[in-house]
Amino acid sequence: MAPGKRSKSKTNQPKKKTKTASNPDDYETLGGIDSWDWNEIGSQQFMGDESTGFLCLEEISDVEIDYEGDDATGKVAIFKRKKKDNREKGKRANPMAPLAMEDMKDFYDLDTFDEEKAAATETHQAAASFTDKPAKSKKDRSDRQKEQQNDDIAMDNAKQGTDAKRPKVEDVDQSVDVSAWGFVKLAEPITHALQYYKFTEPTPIQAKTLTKALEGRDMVGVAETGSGKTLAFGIPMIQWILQQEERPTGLTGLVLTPTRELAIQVKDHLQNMAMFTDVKVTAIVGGMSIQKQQRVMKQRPDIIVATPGRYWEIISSNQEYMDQLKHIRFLVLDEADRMLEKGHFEELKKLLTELSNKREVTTEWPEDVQGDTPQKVKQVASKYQTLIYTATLDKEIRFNVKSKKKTTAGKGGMADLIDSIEFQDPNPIKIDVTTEKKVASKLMEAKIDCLKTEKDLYVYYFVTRYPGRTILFVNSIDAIRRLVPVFRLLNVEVLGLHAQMQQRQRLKNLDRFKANDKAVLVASDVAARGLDIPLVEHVIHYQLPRSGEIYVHRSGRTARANREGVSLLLCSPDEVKVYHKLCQTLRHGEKYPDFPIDLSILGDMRKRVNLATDLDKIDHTEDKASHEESWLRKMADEMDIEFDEDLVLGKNNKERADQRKQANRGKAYQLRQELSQLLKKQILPMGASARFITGSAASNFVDHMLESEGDASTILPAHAKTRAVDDVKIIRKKKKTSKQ
Ligand SMILES: Nc1ncnc2c1ncn2[C@@H]1O[C@H](COP(=O)(O)OP(=O)(O)OP(=O)(O)O)[C@@H](O)[C@H]1O
Repeated sequence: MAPGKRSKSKTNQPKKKTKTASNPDDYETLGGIDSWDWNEIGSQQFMGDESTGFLCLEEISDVEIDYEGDDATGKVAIFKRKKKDNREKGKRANPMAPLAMEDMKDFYDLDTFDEEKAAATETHQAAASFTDKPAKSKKDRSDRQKEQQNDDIAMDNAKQGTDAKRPKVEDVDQSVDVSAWGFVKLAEPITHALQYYKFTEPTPIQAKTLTKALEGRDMVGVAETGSGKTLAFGIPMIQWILQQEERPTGLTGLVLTPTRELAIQVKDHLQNMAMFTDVKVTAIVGGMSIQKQQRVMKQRPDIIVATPGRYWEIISSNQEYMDQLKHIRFLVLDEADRMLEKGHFEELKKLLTELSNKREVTTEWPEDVQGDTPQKVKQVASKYQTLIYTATLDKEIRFNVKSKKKTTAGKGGMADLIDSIEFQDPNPIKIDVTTEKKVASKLMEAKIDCLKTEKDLYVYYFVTRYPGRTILFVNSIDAIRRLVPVFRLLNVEVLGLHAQMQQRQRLKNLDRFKANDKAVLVASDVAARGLDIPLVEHVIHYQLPRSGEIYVHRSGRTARANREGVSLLLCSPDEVKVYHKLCQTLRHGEKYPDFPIDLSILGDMRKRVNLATDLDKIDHTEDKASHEESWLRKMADEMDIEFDEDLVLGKNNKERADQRKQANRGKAYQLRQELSQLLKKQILPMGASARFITGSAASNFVDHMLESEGDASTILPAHAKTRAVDDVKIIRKKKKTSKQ
């Protein structure tokens, strides 16, 4: 394992050199340290940095060491422990273990997201997430152990608890008017769920597709991000199950999604809609234990939401699961265009081919054979429906600047996908409710032209000036690894999310992001599709997206469900070509308006950002060096050889390294002090001082200063608390009037 990327750290090393003259029979000999009975300490909160990381601590007590041999022949350490009948068995940490379904559940309770509760716990959660420290004292440790035990009990009870928490029909506020759904005759339990979630009217894609989908037609639905596509295919599936005279017992619906997070989210939405029914919805995704998922499969869910890869892996080795395919009444492809991307398409095609084979066989199923006599059985899914949903079907916006290839062209393109799908309908209905704009109607878009090296500064400016839940999209994982610590040094409440992170950490960070309305999530495009995080106010494209399609999906994380939101492009000179391409494909060549920047405070912000960047560079160099050294030390320790610094590092090198370390420590200390002093100060526009407001600088900010007097939490006391969305509206208006 590479230094610095260890997933766990063993601490509380056994006390070295404890010569014991006691009876050897009182002791048990311990083997290699990896077989010891380590105990995990600390709760799951104790997770280090976002991108790599330190996930848990383990300790072991009562270990003693005897040495065999002497200095002349070489010593061998023998680890032993006093025998004890009542010693509690250690509970080893297993940070690499796949997550159980119950673990995932709590992180995706999107629709029941309680803003008040989140606000109340926000301070607590934010404090825990941004300043997590290892337990220091014994008391801390035992508290944490207790906490952990409680967590385990809670986890064991989770399934039961979920059922107990499940709302009952009596909890539904019957006065909620859902008559706008009257154009389709929905089953009562679905109507109750709509009332419960106060979905008083259908969204346009739901209104346009539901009637036809409920009639059994095949459908390709295209609608902007966040427009309610999940229920557009979810309601017809649930309704069909409820309407059957004889309750179907096989797998009725298979929903395929390109990412794990999306699968779990879709499963949650469907479960919510089916909450007053006995319809079972489950998710099958990578990153969770196969055994657990096989158990789930055995419970015969009515609807499975899955990523194609994991689903194929599970069913392809099991004839029974393969045979479930023949019952499928609904096949749904959500975010269909994303399935065309590398890695998804082949598995999807295998699945579609198998589905097609299964449908051809209509009789004599292996599991229906009774004794030796094959029985003819009715084919349950004599009619089946295919529903395809996407936010971006338009070929033009799928440009890829680098390859200059249209992803739709040739093998693996949308045409190929559509060809592979066996629509039963000779004319599947295509309903496209996207507007010319291709993005949500209440999305306010703008851009900032800046140098590549100034992007951190502008992000800092934006998130300080407009605190609010923000996703910062970047094009590389390295950028996330750099930006998270830099912004953390600037006291920004920042989290990372990318595909190389452990699934557990990914979910944890998403959960923290949802619970903190000022958090900034620095994410790769793993978060661009489908994720329905409530109340994201801003999306910033730190680097321009590589295609119009990605822009649409990234921006679609805000301005969801008819809310407002801002999408801001940070455009550096080397990205101008991509920028023009975006304008052409998404805006008929029209430029994005320039986001208004208050230049008078940029200087102060630049100082902070530069200090944080320099400090991070030093921290990074030192971390790397010390990880390497401690890794060598550990190796030496495990091989029971003495770690000779002079020999391993070289005498001169070692001296130089020590001097460098010393100098860096001094410099880091100085920078840290300087930064912390600056961060304590409020930022005033140039020309104003905290003591004297000069005539030239005194505009209406005097009022704002008076308003915010005494509020030390306000970093920008001279600025009105405007929303970014309103500031973009103003410049758009100005732009329009200047054109007239
Ligand atoms: N009829 C409705 N009324 C109010 N809110 C709704 C309605 N239908 C869905 N929603 C809510 O709107 C949000 C977005 O829905 P959904 O995730 O289905 O969008 P989507 O079109 O699939 O988006 P994306 O393309 O980004 O995946 C969800 O929080 C959902 O609960």
